[in-house]
Amino acid sequence: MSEIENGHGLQHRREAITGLGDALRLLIEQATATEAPTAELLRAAELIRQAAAPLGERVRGRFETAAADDLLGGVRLYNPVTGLGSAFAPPLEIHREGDVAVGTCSLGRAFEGPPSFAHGGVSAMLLDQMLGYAVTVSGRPGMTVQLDTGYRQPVPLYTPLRLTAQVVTVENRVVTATGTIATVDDPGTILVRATGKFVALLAEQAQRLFGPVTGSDR
Ligand SMILES: CCCCCCCCCCCC(=O)SCCNC(=O)CCNC(=O)[C@H](O)C(C)(C)COP(=O)(O)OP(=O)(O)OC[C@H]1O[C@@H](n2cnc3c(N)ncnc32)[C@H](O)[C@@H]1OP(=O)(O)O
Repeated sequence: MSEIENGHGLQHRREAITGLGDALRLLIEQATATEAPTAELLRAAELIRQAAAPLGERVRGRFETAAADDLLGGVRLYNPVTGLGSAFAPPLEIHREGDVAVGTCSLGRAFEGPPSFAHGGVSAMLLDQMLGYAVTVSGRPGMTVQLDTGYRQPVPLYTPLRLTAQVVTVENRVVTATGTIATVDDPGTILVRATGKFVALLAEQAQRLFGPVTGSDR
């Protein structure tokens, strides 16, 4: 029996994954912001390699989902935007307020583009996730086929951000959603706006793209 086949084991593993994610995010932040002596950088690199080695002893393949994930239940611990186990994720926390999805996060040094501000691609990534969430919870999940972002003002690092998203139109298989990024302190000043189109997959498309993951091709 695997170590997470009972509910307690699963919860314990998810907490451990979150703890590892927290540690990795701290590492990335410190490693990006550091001005420590060069000898410390060399020492840290060796320690990190030592820590990584046992994690690499048992890994999943490209088409295998993480044992602690629940794909259909929406639990994706390594999602690069929201995943609590992801080293890259800010992580963005998203909840619903009526028909609007509301997200909060703060971006550290690793997300820097222009000095002291977020990289434009990071803003687009956050908004893709926000729009995708709004589209999914509206009951018509799909994949992004188009994402247009308008950058009005730079997004500051180390500042609590407030993101929003909502579905605006549904035409056949195409769902259009819009979203924004602002700061928590000044939610009325929109820094970035996005409009995205999402397409619901045909059964044949879902099978072609995700059959190897869901096992429906076996
Ligand atoms: C709580 C849990 C939260 C969970 C929250 C989860 C959030 C996840 C957020 C991340 C989402 C992503 O990043 S997804 C990853 C990035 N996206 C992708 O990799 C998608 C790559 N694209 C594709 O594989 C393909 O385009 C497909 C399979 C999606 C669609 O195939 P297709 O051949 O292009 O489209 P087809 O079926 O012919 O057409 C379907 C309809 O879409 C329209 N259409 C197709 N492309 C476009 C386009 N660029 N712009 C406008 N419209 C388009 C067509 O006109 C048609 O309209 P009509 O004639 O029907 O009117």
